[in-house]
Amino acid sequence: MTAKRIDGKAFAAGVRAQVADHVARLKADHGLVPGLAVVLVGEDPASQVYVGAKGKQTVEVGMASFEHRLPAETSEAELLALIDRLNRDPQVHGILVQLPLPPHLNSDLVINALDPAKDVDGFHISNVGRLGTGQKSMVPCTPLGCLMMLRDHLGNLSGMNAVVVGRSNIVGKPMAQLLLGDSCTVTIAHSRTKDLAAVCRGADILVAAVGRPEMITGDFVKPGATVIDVGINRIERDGKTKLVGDVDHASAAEVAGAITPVPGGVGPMTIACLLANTLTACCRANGLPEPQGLTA
Ligand SMILES: Nc1nc(=O)c2c([nH]1)NC[C@@H]1CN(c3ccc(C(=O)N[C@@H](CCC(=O)O)C(=O)O)cc3)C=[N+]21
Repeated sequence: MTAKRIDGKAFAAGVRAQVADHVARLKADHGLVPGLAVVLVGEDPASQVYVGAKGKQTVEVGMASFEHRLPAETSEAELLALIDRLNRDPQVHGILVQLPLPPHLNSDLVINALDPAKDVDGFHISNVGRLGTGQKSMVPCTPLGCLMMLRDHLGNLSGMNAVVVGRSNIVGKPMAQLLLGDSCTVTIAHSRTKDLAAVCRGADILVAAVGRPEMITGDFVKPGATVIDVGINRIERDGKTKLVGDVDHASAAEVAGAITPVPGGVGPMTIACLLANTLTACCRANGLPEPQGLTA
């Protein structure tokens, strides 16, 4: 059996088209332009690429993009002062502080300084608590993108066994909350889990977010399962740099029913959901109905 490929790149283009549609209507009917501010501290090359892609796609869907690139030695006080300005700026509906921050900056403190209503990453403790208690929140982009693809492929997720490998605050934990919200039976596994392969083989839905290149091989996969590969790892192979996921795609695709590729899977959906969250934040800030199908 060869798994169906879940095309995140095409799915993301569809989400962006829906966002663009809503943005055009906000402009025409209310004179509103959703605005996203992205803050990058330091010169990490990978982060610069992502921030560039975010700015470009923000403009493409008709929203306003505000980029703040700060030197690596920016102090905590300077960064907090910028966040305070963005929190107060009525043209800014969403704020993303690119992570990781340089080590002298306390990222918990910085993230919790955001206005939760503008926290389009969904990382503020208030949004984390709201998601965990089923209250309206901003939902982290990567897990939201995974959920959209799962619902599209499987329909109703109720009663399915879901295993999330990885317990990070940005992917593993919120992913588990979203799957629980859709009535899955959820297991969060990680590097210390005993007999990880056997635990994974119980999964109808397997989400790999461990950050270890190609660790999840075909023998971790239940026949017919849906596999979502969140990993983005740059590795050297045959003298070339290559992007691979946390899933060994070749062996897993022989067993799975459906699988996301890397690149072209979860990554593009993450940025599409960032735009969707910015639109949602703009609608909420202005007391307008939220876009359907673009939130959890
Ligand atoms: N506050 C914050 N929010 C984030 O959402 C955030 C962050 N910090 N820091 C860095 C990570 C990484 N990230 C990616 C987004 C898109 C792709 C993506 O589109 N990847 C393409 C390939 C890109 C390539 O070729 O390098 C793909 O998978 O097809 C990847 C990674 C968001 N992040």
